Amino acid sequence: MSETFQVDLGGIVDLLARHLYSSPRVYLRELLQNATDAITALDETSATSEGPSDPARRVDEAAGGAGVADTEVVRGSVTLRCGAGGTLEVSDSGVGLTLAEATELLATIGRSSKRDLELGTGREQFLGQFGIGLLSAFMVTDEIELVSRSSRTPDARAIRWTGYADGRYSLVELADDDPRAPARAGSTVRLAPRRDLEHWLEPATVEALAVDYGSLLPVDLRLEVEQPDGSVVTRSLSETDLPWERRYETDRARELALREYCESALGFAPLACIPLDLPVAGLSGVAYVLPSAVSPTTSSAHRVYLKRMLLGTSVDELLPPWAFFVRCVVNTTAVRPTASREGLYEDDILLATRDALGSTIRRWTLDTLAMRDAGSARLLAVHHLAVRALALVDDDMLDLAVEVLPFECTTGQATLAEIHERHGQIHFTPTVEGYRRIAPVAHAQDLPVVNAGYVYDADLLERVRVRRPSWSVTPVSASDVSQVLLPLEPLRALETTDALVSIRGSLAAGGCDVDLRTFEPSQIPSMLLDDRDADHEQEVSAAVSEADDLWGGVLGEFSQPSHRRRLILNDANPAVRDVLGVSDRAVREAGARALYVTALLQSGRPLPLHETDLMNDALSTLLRSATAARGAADDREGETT
Ligand SMILES: Nc1ncnc2c1ncn2[C@@H]1O[C@H](COP(=O)(O)OP(=O)(O)OP(=O)(O)O)[C@@H](O)[C@H]1O
Repeated sequence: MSETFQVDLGGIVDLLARHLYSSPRVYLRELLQNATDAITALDETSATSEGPSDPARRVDEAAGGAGVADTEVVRGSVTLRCGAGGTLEVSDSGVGLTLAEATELLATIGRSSKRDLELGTGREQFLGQFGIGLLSAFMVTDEIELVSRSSRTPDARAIRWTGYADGRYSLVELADDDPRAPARAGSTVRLAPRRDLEHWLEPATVEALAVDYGSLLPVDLRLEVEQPDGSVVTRSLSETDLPWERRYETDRARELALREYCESALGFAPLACIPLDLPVAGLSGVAYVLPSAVSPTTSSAHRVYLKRMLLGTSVDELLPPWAFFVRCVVNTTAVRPTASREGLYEDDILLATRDALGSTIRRWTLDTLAMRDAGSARLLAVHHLAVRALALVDDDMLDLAVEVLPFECTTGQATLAEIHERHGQIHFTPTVEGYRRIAPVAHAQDLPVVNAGYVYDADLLERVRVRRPSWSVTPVSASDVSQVLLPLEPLRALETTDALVSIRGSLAAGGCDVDLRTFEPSQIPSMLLDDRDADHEQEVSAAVSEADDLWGGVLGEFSQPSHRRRLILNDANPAVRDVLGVSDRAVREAGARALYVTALLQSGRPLPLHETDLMNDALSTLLRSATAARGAADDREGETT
């Protein structure tokens, strides 16, 4: 036998009203949305006899692009009235509700008049669909009152529904002479503020929220504020058209207006404006290029209007991930919001919209970069990371990036195309540390090596290698550069043999082999050849020696040293020659340890405990030897005087 779930209404109301939305501010959005939908429903009713109509268009036509003025064309109005006692009334001239409709719609959480479950229709015209939005008012009040008179059934009596935050409600018909019954068709929602939340219903807050969420709605939106003396101040909050859909005298005037809008709505002066127009997706707007670089991981906060109502100012997921260098303002009729209306529902429509927007921004970026003018240089200087990100997923952008993207190279900054043309091949290091290690030597030898250690670069070079099979694009490590390290003259090799053996002995225990070569530039005393495995093993052995018995045993399993670091000492360097020439073995080995630690530091590796000890030992030995030498010299001086 199956049973029906029991529902804790108070809990459900609390969950939906207080935990679905990120801020109480959305209560006004939901009320504006219900009022607009009620006007749309009225419009739909009359359209059945008159033919289809677009409420947004009707308002624009009615306003004539010159502000919302009184007009003979019938259209809906929504009035927000802030009462002197801190209350708020939201009245609409919409379709209204009969007792039967209110019983069905307002008494059942999740029931909505705006979707036909069987036919799957309704969503296109209306903003709401989930049947929970009204509950958001419980974020600012404990009691919602709705009085309504139906326009579809003019003979029906007005109704009064009151909902309470604990899940109760009452619903009554109002007598025609009841002063609370609305005179005309439509609905009024009344809220009294919850204690300590009065500010959400104050005139200044209501005005700011209404302008933000509703100024572009296709209704005549007004704010009425009751003054202490009983008079009422009225203000129109409606704007007639979307800034990017206005007609402008010239392209320049349009550009300036769109920039100005960006500064006021998004708070920055854009580098450029990219028009967005996807009639099939019912989307129009502007993508603004950010004036400074941002990290690819920054979440993209777009300002999204759904059927001219502001959904949110931080809507993510509208664009492909590589388009992190723009912020959009769009109005759309097609994409679906999530139930909280703070994000977009990830469905086929959103996927198609994202693809289409991505290709508009991609086309603009390709065209702008191809111009090779001041604008493209600016775009590249600020947003080269985005260009790199796009080149990873787009062949056309990859081809362009090869021509225009500058890379750090040991022979100077250049594009990949320039490097290939000059040298016939492209060598690169996949890490910044690797580059730092070999750059001085490669530079002195005039070997072109590209630093591909920054975000996306190694993958980008890999893509270039695959896309241009005739090009030689190869990763290099310090050991590849060792070809330029020359062996010593036989006589010098003989001379240094003993010193080298003792130095090798002193560094062998630390997992480092030592070689003596000569290379340019002579200012570089030594080089540590890159061997990732050796580095890893070095870290493990350090951990083993520092760990307690249990962990030392476990880690020790992984450290069977077979890979070793190679320290190449440069015989052309005066300090190295000094160390090799010292007759005192302890001092020589201390000098070698100091050279090793310096090479480690130069290669950007962290200095583990073992190496720090080496450095300290070396310093003490050198200091002791210097003091002893000084003492001996003083003694000799004393004997002669
Ligand atoms: N001002 C109004 N005029 C007429 N009917 C209304 C009004 N406000 C609410 N309703 C009715 O109450 C129902 C429930 O409203 P509610 O805001 O909870 O959900 P919704 O708007 O349908 O969907 P969503 O949760 O997506 O906002 C609506 O579908 C509508 O039929």
